[in-house]
Amino acid sequence: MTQIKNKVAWVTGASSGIGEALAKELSKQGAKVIISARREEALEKVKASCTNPDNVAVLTLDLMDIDSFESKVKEALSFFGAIDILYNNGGISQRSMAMETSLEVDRRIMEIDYFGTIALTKAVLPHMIEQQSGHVITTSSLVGKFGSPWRSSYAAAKHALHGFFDSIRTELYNDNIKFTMVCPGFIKTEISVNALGADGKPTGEMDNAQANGMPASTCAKHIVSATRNEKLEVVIGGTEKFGVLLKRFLPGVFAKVIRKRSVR
Ligand SMILES: NC(=O)c1ccc[n+]([C@@H]2O[C@H](COP(=O)([O-])OP(=O)(O)OC[C@H]3O[C@@H](n4cnc5c(N)ncnc54)[C@H](O)[C@@H]3O)[C@@H](O)[C@H]2O)c1
Repeated sequence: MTQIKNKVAWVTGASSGIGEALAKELSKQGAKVIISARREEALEKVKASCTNPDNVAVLTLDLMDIDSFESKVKEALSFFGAIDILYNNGGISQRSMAMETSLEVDRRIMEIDYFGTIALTKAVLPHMIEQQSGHVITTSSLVGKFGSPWRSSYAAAKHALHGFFDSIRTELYNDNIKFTMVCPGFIKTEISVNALGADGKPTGEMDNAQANGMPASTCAKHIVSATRNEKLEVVIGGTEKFGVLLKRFLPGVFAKVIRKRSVR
């Protein structure tokens, strides 16, 4: 079991949505929390709303700025002297048809969701290997398990994360490093509002599926529980999560269902 109390947890994408809820839940459960995203002001608000703000440190981080990661890790270590748990949660979604989306937008999604995530992990892992313990939890998505309309590059980036983390888990088993993949369905956050359209700009639209999705605070509780129980993978959401089983056991039926999906 991974203990949460008194552990140092670093959460990316902590300025809103699932990451914000995770920071609050971890603080409530007694962790020391480092919260990262690009906007300092938003992070300060999250810190102030945590159970124990004195044990929350703000560290701005842009997942596109891979060159900054080495110094960001040093800064993260300076707050509480360790990084026990890394929550790779920051990310951006997509709402555009593949054929209308420029390669530049495809690459940007891949840079943030895939390369940013694995580069930060690689920057943190030497410290975890040295302390011979650590836990890396990565927020993938249901579309890390199957493709869906309007999300081709997002689904590709999330699928790629599974390949990377399933592989590195085998390599670092003897160093006592755990890896958990989190696959949420529809969670009530601003993800669709911030999602990139074909022109590379945020859509600014709240999808119905998101608006009626699981509260981020409930999702955060599931993620912390999966951390504690060292799950390899956890699927979180409403009925949409059964898509994973349908794809696995009845792939032909799944293919028919998913292509008729009308909601963005
Ligand atoms: N909400 C859902 O339905 C849902 C479903 C599946 C997966 N997810 C995943 O959950 C994670 C959190 O998303 P959310 O739903 O809370 O949405 P959100 O838009 O509220 O949060 C995304 C977070 O990532 C940060 N971020 C985006 N680009 C960044 C960059 N370049 N550098 C640093 N930080 C950056 C944002 O600032 C924000 O803090 C994402 O990885 C997303 O793909 C969300």
